[in-house]
Amino acid sequence: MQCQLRRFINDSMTATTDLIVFTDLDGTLIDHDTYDWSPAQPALSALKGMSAGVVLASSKTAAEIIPLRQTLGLHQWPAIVENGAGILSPNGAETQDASQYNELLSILTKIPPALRDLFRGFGACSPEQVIDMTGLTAKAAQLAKQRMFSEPGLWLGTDMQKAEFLKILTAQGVTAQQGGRFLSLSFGTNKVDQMRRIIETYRPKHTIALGDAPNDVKMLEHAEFGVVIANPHRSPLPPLTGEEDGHILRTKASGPMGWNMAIHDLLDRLELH
Ligand SMILES: O=C(O)[C@@H](COP(=O)(O)O)O[C@H]1O[C@H](CO)[C@@H](O)[C@H](O)[C@H]1O
Repeated sequence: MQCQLRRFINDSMTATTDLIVFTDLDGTLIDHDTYDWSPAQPALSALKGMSAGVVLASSKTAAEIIPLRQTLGLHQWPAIVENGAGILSPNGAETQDASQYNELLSILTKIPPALRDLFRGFGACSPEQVIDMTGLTAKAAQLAKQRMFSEPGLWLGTDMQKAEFLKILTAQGVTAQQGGRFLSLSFGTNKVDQMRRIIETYRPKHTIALGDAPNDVKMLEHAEFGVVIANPHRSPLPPLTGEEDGHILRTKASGPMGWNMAIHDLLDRLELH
């Protein structure tokens, strides 16, 4: 991890930018159901034209984000993986160490089966089951299973049973975060931890963050402008800190369409067009 961080800092020494956009993926830059991002292309091109940074920040794995970052032409920027547990350096495709993931799975095996069986995690699922739960292609599901730090899964029990499950996990240093679809277990990391580190390194004049789910909230609150992207598949996020002072915006359109409109709106406001 140390070596990875040093490499990230060295690689980013040369890049300077007035604006960095931190963006969640599923339900935000990428459509919740179809995983299509093309409606956001005009705004992505506008950001590229002004050399703004775009940092992908997701609960997705490094294996998933590396090809996506390349396809989007964003490989010159770092990316935040597995809810902030890992970071990909600019242009990097680091092999990350899976020891934290293995430890997490081992903690899960020690939970009483009556509770443990109510959590359907990716690790215990066949590739076919992951495809069913996510709607990903077979290839994409295989990349989503290559986890190093965190375990997403569906909670199948009641809220009370979930509280009991999480209490046992908390005692072992494991925390849970809700993404657009899944409850993700990890050793306490959040996207905002890596966001702070990236801001310290690049020192942009402006920052924008976009997201749709509870695992994005801290990142949205930390940005100069946080954009809550509408997601009709889930209940809206409650009022965020700073919402009353206008630094949090909410889109009407969902996914990449909302993303596109919000970025154009903010580039106008910041007079960065
Ligand atoms: O946690 C979730 O609900 C989703 C979406 O995460 P983000 O909104 O991109 O942080 O991430 C999980 O499911 C995805 C497929 O729907 C997988 O691609 C991810 O690996 C997994 O973490």
